Amino acid sequence: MNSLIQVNNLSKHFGDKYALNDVSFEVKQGQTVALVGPNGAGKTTLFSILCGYLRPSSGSVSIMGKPLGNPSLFGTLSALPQDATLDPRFSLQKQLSFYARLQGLSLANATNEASRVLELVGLADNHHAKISELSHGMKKRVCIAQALIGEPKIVLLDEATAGLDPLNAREIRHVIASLSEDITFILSSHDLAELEKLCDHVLYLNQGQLTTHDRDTSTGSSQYVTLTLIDSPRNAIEQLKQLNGVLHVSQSQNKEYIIEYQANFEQFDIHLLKYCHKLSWQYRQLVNGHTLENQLFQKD
Ligand SMILES: Nc1ncnc2c1ncn2[C@@H]1O[C@H](COP(=O)(O)OP(=O)(O)OP(=O)(O)O)[C@@H](O)[C@H]1O
Repeated sequence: MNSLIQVNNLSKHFGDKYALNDVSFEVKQGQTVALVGPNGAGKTTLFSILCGYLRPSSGSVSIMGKPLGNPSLFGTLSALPQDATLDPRFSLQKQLSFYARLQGLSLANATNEASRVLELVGLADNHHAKISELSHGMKKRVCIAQALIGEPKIVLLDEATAGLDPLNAREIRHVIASLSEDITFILSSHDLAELEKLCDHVLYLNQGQLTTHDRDTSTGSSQYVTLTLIDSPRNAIEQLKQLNGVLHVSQSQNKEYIIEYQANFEQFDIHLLKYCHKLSWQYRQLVNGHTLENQLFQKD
């Protein structure tokens, strides 16, 4: 996989406060990356540096092998800030063609580009609607459409589904997933379940410092599944340990179990679900590997 973003020893301080402290990571083409961290961790600062809104105090960032600010990177990376707003007086088409023209497109090309990105986010039928007539979820989709203008290679989305109802959030996830073969997304969100569905690589920032995780948690001889049950059966851990192929079981939360099993065990998930059925246990969820929440917060 080609390297798209290379960040080396990046720091940013405001006075004596370090928002980012010696952060290094790489993003490869085709990855969908989650940027996670508590409030004040430095996520917006990192996005702002990647976009060129802020200059780093020290360290380096290169995008597709070029340093930040290199003219050849124009149009390569786009970002949807958390608090992005649209002009309520404009139609979708007019607003988006305006942004496309700001990227240097001719009037005709800008009009076509606005139609293209509206189609991508499922709003082609609404192109004459005014922004003020849209629901919150539709506005969010227009903002994502805006970030797609000019076919950027990398798109940073800050809290793309915050405040949306589950159906609208699902539609936005669908849009992101459907585009992620061609575009490398970096998604910042507090919704770990959402990132779990979309991302294969996690950047976890805490007080300006970074740890990275790959979502593939196999360790060679063993693999993991996380089983969430509807009830809490008595002696669940002991019973799970008796299942053929199981190496270790721990309880991560009430009703949630992390099961380590032999990597060469074929279709272990089906084997496990049959076992649950035999014991009359109802399951809520089965996730291959650790859940993202456990990867980030489980000290085990
Ligand atoms: N312009 C600024 N001047 C001074 N301090 C700042 C500035 N911007 C950010 N900070 C500080 O840097 C730290 C990181 O802030 P940042 O906004 O990057 O965090 P965040 O992870 O995006 O938080 P949230 O999840 O709440 O949006 C915070 O302590 C913040 O107060």
